Amino acid sequence: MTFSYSMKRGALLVLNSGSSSVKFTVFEVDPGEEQIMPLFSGQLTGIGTDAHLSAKAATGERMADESWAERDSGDVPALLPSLLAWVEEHLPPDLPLLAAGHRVVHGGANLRHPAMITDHLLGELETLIPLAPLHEPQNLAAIKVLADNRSDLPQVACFDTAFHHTQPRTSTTYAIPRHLTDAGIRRYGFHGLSYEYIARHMETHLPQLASGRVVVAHLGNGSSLCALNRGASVDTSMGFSVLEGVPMGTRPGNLDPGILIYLMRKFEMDADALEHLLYHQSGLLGVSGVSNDMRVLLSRDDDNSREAVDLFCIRTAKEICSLACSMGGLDALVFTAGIGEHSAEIRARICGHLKWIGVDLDKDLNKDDATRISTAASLPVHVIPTNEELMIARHTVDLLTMRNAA
Ligand SMILES: Nc1ncnc2c1ncn2[C@@H]1O[C@H](COP(=O)(O)OP(=O)(O)O)[C@@H](O)[C@H]1O
Ligand SMILES: CC(=O)OP(=O)(O)O
Ligand SMILES: [Mg+2]
Repeated sequence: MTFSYSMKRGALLVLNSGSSSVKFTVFEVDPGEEQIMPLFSGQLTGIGTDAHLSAKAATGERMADESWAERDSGDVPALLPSLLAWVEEHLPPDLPLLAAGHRVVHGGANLRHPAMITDHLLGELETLIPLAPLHEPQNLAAIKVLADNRSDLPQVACFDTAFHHTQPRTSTTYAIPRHLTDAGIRRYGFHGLSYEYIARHMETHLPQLASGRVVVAHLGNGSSLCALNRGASVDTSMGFSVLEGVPMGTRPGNLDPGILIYLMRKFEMDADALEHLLYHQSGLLGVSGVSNDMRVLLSRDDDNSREAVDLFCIRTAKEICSLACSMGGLDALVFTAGIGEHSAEIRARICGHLKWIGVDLDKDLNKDDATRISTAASLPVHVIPTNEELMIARHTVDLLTMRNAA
């Protein structure tokens, strides 16, 4: 995969590939004008069961809401060529596809910045698959399909781990023998593109927050929290893998590691069985026995669903306090991602556990589309919608234009 490249006005495809879904956004980019504008976005969901494409223009107009079940032979690589063709069919005629940017969940210990995809880089990323078995194979599969179908297209990998490389060793080190730490068993942290977007957003729009100590709660299907001191990551709740931290849709968050030894001995669970339990059967789904979707759990009044939500809220509140400790205090709290942006009730319940540190939500402000949701006397609490795709687009353009200038 080699290319010679000159960045001009055109379209940029950003892909965020998960195990059963591929989210995408297409941007118009004009490096000369320093302009990156979303054109349309969408997602392929239900891959492997009942694939479905939905997409809408940046103006809000629906572009697709259709079953792709007949094209679905079970995985991301089988569907991506069709998605690429669909994207190209829907580009304005004067905007050719120029490049692709990808969210790659794990960049390991060495990849501290976005990087051009090369065969060498792909080889390095393949060694990280065991560290992120839920995400990394799908991220790499998407890159390979694009390389096979459009070898002329430059591709950039943006890593969820990269933003956390500013952390001190006390945040990244587990209390295990040093030779294991040296072998890469350390805390990496994830959702870095989301935290980076929030940090940049605060710099521009909320400079007072940006210069302080902020905990950002990225609460989605995968959830983590990050301690941002003057815009740099100093600690985060996810560690070696995307399993550590708070309970998530189907992942448990922190567990006593003794449980794993017990499960292996008592229930003869092997690595595959443990992986399935921890990535797919735990978290909100495991506790409720009903769903991994917070909306579903909030609409029910059975004891197990209630307990799943209670556990999510108290564990998230405890994590906020723990991250505040890593910064020696807290100046503001920010909620983002699916649950953080859209569930006023979960925000209220998490903040209800934080009254003793001076958090006081304003009921009238804590609504959908809210920005600051706390009372004037409270420690400031904000909702900032994240935009990982825009962060990837900015990195991709930066990298391609820098390369071009070199
Ligand atoms: N209005 C809402 N109330 C409660 N939870 C919501 C709401 N809207 C979305 N969610 C939650 O957000 C999750 C998706 O968040 P998102 O950040 O898009 O996740 P991911 O990127 O990990 O797929 C859903 O699984 C659902 O639990
Ligand atoms: C890192 C991670 O958990 O990602 P996602 O929220 O997309 O599952
Ligand atoms: Mg996400």
